Amino acid sequence: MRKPVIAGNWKMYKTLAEAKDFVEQLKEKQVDSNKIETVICAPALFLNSLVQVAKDSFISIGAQTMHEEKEGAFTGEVSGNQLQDLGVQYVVIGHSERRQYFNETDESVNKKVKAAFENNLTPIICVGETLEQREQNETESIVSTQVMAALEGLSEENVKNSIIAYEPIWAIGTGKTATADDANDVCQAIRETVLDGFGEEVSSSVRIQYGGSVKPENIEELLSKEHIDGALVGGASLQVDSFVKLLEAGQNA
Ligand SMILES: O=C(CO)COP(=O)(O)O
Repeated sequence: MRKPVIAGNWKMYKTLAEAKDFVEQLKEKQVDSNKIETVICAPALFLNSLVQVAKDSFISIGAQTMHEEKEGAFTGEVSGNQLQDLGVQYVVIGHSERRQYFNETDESVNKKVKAAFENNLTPIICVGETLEQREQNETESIVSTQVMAALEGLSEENVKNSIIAYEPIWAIGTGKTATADDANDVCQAIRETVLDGFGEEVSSSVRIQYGGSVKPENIEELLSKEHIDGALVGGASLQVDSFVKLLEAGQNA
């Protein structure tokens, strides 16, 4: 049985005071960490404070990206070593916005995933197709290629402990969601890709999230599908009320 994981990706939203207030409020809610894993991926600036606020609660803190090197002359970057040192536990890698605006490639994603594991961080590896690619019926081949590239050279144990987020680019922040069946089909294709590369035990353990306009109204149906083990959520993770509704749906899935 795979435990669902709901991760909020706050992107470049909130001030520090708002971020702390959110986590203070969230931690008072009744959420059973045996049934659901809860992650907040916040701007790097807030991570130190949020780790403190979330201490001894069901909430884990994640970063939204990291550099693959441990240290060095990389102005403006943050390393996995630095994240681990703060008590950060997860890191989003290869989000489509990073691929689109910050030149991340399948190759750099692979390096970052390896660096994440070297620093005891759980990577949330993002893959997904553009609308054009979907219209050309290329979704499964694009996504499988991204998955294999991201996982290349990883041990079975590390692949098992990875989280893969399927986020169709056309569904991000647009209000358009893939139908639950379509999302499930692509998540199944991802699991089959992992099966081919790493075998049955790994593929049945790895968790695969859906992301792209997830909200309280559609989460239950998405999570009812066999291959969808959680959600990576932008807009609906910014308000405590809507985020809690997602967690409740996850607990009951
Ligand atoms: O990019 C996303 C999460 O990483 C999805 O964002 P939205 O939930 O706002 O569509």
